Amino acid sequence: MNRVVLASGNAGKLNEFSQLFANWQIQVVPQSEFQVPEIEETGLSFIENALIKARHASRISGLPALADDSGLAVDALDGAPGIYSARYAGEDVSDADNNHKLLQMLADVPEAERTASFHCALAFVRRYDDPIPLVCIARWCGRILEEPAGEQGFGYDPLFYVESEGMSSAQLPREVKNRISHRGQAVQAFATLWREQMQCPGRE
Ligand SMILES: O=c1nc[nH]c2c1ncn2[C@H]1C[C@H](O)[C@@H](COP(=O)(O)OP(=O)(O)OP(=O)(O)O)O1
Ligand SMILES: [Mg+2]
Repeated sequence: MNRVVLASGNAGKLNEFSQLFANWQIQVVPQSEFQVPEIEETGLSFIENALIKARHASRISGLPALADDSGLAVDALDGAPGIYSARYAGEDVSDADNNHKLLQMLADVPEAERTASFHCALAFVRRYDDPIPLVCIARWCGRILEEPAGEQGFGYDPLFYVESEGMSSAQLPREVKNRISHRGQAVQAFATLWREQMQCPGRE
């Protein structure tokens, strides 16, 4: 089976991707299996950072690579923490630290103004210098709760209220989150591009 390296060190993402790619004809292998070290995310957008991570993992592993750059954009904070979501409370902080900072920043913001969205950029490269990467983006709208709820998922999930389901992202069964989330939607878009690519003669 064709192997693709998954350019992420985030256990929560890896967990979701293992379910999202379960029925694919490719084997998605975490970058840790190739000793790919973390690379600095110097881009100005989710797309740029996803490409940086995918190219880096492909260069080190010698395999095609898929990367996810994602984060939470809060309207009342002009889109923060955005691409800086993982380092919102500082370098090498926990999800709990970031959630705590987010609640502090929104302390005086009423419910109706706590709208936010998760964004996900997926980038796939066949080689580190692939000039025709596949890139998909998706968005998931919600609202920031006043206190955490739920135990599932990772990151900001306990603070992200999903109107359509009437609960936080951390209270959703995994398969429901994977069907409707920013990451789930980006993988669905990627599946369409992938199928189209498969129909072009000469492309793997
Ligand atoms: O479904 C999600 N549910 C909750 N939180 C989420 C989600 N998706 C992204 N997030 C948050 C986590 C982290 O604070 C940031 C991603 O940052 P991002 O740089 O893409 O990932 P990361 O540094 O954790 O791992 P890596 O770069 O190795 O993939 O957004
Ligand atoms: Mg990161």
